[in-house]
Amino acid sequence: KQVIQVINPNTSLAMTETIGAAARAVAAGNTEILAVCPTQGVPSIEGHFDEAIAAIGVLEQIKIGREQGVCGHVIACFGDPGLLAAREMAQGPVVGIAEAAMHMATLVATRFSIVTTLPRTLIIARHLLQQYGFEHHCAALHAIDLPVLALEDGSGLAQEKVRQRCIQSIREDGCGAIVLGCGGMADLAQSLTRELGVPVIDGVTAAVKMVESLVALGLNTSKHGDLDYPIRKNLSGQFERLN
Ligand SMILES: NC(=O)NC1=NC(=O)NC1=O
Repeated sequence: KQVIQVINPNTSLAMTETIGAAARAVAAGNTEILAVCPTQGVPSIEGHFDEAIAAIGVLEQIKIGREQGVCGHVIACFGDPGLLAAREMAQGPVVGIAEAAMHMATLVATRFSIVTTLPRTLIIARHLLQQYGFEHHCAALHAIDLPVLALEDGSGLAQEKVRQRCIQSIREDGCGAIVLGCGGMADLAQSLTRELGVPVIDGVTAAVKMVESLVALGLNTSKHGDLDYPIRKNLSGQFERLN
């Protein structure tokens, strides 16, 4: 069996469960999913400050996963926090859920819209579109204006807001697909795709399949150049465990 480590960068166990279940639902027979989250950090990631904090937890989990011999890693937050730093630390492939969902969307539609949580996180998605080269593929970005953890409150309100936003987006944006902009939405993609008749793509499941593909092709993170292992230094204080 090969093990893929799926990291929820926030510290919410409920969301880690949601993410792990979605990953397991699509994992290949020979793939085991190890769903983890940082032991300390931020309960939800809703801005630049949260992302900076979460990135340290991501790096700690990458180190642990590597020591446990996982074949690859998924960063299961739509900001892909710590992605390039994680790639320096990792031997296996590291795929963020935003880049995974965006790549998949471009393979099934010429333009996609993004539906995410709080309006203030829209700029993070915009930055990623630029960084990954998908600006011209994105028709529109929308936020349901609910906090990330509203997806885990059991009321179903956030899920219904996502559904309504997807319907409106398909009607108005001229997009052929929708990208769900939060790890906590991972369990909505398949039912929304069926109901709306349009590809609604979740990054957790997309990233799991992309890591499986990279591993099957023998493609580990390149250690030639800027993603080589970090320069060895004496990390101090709370960062000692990253040595
Ligand atoms: N745009 C987002 O909702 N990003 C996220 N914050 C989290 O805590 N998990 C996400 O996927």
